[in-house]
Amino acid sequence: MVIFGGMEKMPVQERQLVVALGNFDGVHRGHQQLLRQMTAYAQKNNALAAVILFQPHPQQVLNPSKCPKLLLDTDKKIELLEKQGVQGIFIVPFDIDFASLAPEEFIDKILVGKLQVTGVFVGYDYRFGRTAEGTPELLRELGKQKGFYVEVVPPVLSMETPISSTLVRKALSTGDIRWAKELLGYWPVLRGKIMTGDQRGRKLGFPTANIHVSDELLVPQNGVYAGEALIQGKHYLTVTNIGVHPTFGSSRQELIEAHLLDFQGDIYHEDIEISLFERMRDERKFESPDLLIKQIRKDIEIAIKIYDDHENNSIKRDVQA
Ligand SMILES: Cc1cc2nc3c(=O)[nH]c(=O)nc-3n(C[C@H](O)[C@H](O)[C@H](O)COP(=O)(O)O)c2cc1C
Ligand SMILES: Nc1ncnc2c1ncn2[C@@H]1O[C@H](COP(=O)(O)OP(=O)(O)OP(=O)(O)O)[C@@H](O)[C@H]1O
Repeated sequence: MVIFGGMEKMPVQERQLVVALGNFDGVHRGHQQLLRQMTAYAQKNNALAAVILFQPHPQQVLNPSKCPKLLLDTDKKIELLEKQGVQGIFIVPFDIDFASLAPEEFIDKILVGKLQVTGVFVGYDYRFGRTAEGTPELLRELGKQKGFYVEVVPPVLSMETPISSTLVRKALSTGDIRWAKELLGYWPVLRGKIMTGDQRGRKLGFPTANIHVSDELLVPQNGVYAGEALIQGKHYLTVTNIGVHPTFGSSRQELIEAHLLDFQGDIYHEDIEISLFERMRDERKFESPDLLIKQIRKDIEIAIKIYDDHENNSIKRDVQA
């Protein structure tokens, strides 16, 4: 994978360049179809298959109060794009000047002038340029004029509705992990750093890793989740509570706490990635810590069952490897 910090000319100009345009937040099944078509075309034409990402998210510049919480941080997005066969990424700083380019200017100055693209792939609903005036049809027309290939990918549907990042956000915000998985094609992930907590979990008999997730990222609906954590390259079956632990007087801020099964050790300040498999229940206020402890034991039993049902879970894979 080659990452280009901006729109500089390609270092190896003899290689043709094919690009896919969009935000690709989530790298969901719609994105994956678009990328499959793009990488197949690039391979056939011995071209570099690349994606142009705008940073920060355009809505953060144009309409900060309406900017959605993101599904993925940039590192994870790059990892998933690479898995789809993307070979290069142009990370383009997005600012007001860039946003004021007319669609024709974006094509002339950037796609043709700087990048000399030979192919451009977009989805059916892609909009670009000043006030989102540019449409796939305009791109097609200008492609013919300027001599680059354009492919517009029809919508990938789930239950007759086009899959979109917005729909994945809705699924996660309502705690519907199975729906999110169906849209994404992989189990939704929560990523962050482990911070110190009140150390109360240890006293309850269930030490928890307190996870700090960037403010930019979407956190699924409060509740108790079954999943698996990836930490220091190893997987652990995990029960995660997202909430304010009302049993101990609600905290002002929402906390994400994960109890890793079969794990002991100091993991403060480590990076953690949790794949969520199912939302098991709401967070509740218990009459006593003992009742909470009983409930967490039950949560773990249910999580083990859910985990065992995953034919190909990562712990089984690790053992076989
Ligand atoms: C699987 C799991 C389920 C939990 N469910 C609840 C709950 O329903 N209500 C609640 O008040 N706290 C719940 N907690 C949060 C515990 O109260 C919390 O982990 C404990 O207070 C430790 O906090 P600390 O890490 O800040 O020390 C849950 C924690 C885990 C790991
Ligand atoms: N379901 C889909 N089927 C085919 N192409 C899609 C689908 N969803 C998005 N695309 C295309 O993938 C590219 C990147 O999508 P982008 O991230 O801009 O949109 P999105 O997933 O619809 O997100 P949002 O919900 O934020 O609009 C765009 O060219 C877009 O048209």
